[in-house]
Amino acid sequence: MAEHDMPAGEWLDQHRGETVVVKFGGNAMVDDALSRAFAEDIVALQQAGLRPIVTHGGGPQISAELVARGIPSEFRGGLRVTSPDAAVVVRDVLARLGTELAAQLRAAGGDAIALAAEPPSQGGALFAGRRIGTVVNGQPVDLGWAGEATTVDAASIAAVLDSGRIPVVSAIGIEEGTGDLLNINADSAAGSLAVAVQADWLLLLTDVAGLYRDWPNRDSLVTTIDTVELTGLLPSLEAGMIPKMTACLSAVEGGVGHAAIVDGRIPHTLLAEPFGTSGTTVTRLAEGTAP
Ligand SMILES: Nc1ncnc2c1ncn2[C@@H]1O[C@H](COP(=O)(O)OP(=O)(O)O)[C@@H](O)[C@H]1O
Ligand SMILES: CC(=O)N[C@@H](CCC(=O)OP(=O)(O)O)C(=O)O
Repeated sequence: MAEHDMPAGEWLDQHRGETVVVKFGGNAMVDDALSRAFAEDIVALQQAGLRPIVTHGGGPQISAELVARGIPSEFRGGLRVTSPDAAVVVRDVLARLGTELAAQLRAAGGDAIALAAEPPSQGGALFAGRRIGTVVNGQPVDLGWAGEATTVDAASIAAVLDSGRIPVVSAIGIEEGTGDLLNINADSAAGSLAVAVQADWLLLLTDVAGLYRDWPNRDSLVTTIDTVELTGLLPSLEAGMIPKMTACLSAVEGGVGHAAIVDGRIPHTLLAEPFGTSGTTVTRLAEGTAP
């Protein structure tokens, strides 16, 4: 039987024990009903025997707080140019959102725990990383204290999973060498985390139906794309889709079973089987297959 023809429940049953990294985007998080449905779905996945790890963003909430505190910031190439003052705001807003999300998961019946920059068990950072720049229109751009993860404390996350709890991970990092706060894009952090735990699935929930090849042409939605084609398409992508698709690409190349962008505006989208049905799935090109 094809995977999509299976009766509801049977598909999930066949995927018991699999680790699913789910990233909840800041844009989808602003809707209470969607947040509640998201929490219910995560708990349902755990009850079905899967191992969900929740990561979250908070871009709109961070922007609002920066404006309120009069701290300037802008996005370049989909990433926030981050001053040390802005990084403190990023840490505080993400910590608040992670705590709220964990509370929402507990209200839905799950035993969730929010993990912030420094898990007390380790006295260290969940994400250690380095600062990165980007290139916009051929010009190098300094992003300040925006960065990427170089190491992820997968052991702390696995310990939470093994204890039957749901880890809720905020994407704040610590810069290697200096110990400075590092603002890691949440999609990028989710991808690094998925590789570190060798997840079976990386699901990035967002506020759009998936990747559009020719954005904003609504007829250009992509349902599946392989890593070779995606590598070719990446330089033409804009804004938030750049870190999202880069994360999917490096996850699949790094050994994650499946990566998908999922339409987080659809209530209970996470229970649509197989995962990724309502969005764009990135597939690994089989070895020896011509592009
Ligand atoms: N090619 C594209 N396909 C889909 N969305 C795109 C594309 N290019 C830019 N976007 C924009 O990216 C947004 C999603 O990224 P982002 O705002 O960072 O979301 P999130 O908060 O979920 O991480 C979409 O709402 C859309 O406006
Ligand atoms: C470097 C960088 O851009 N960091 C992001 C972190 C939050 C995030 O990624 O949130 P979303 O998933 O809601 O976009 C930021 O400062 O907005």
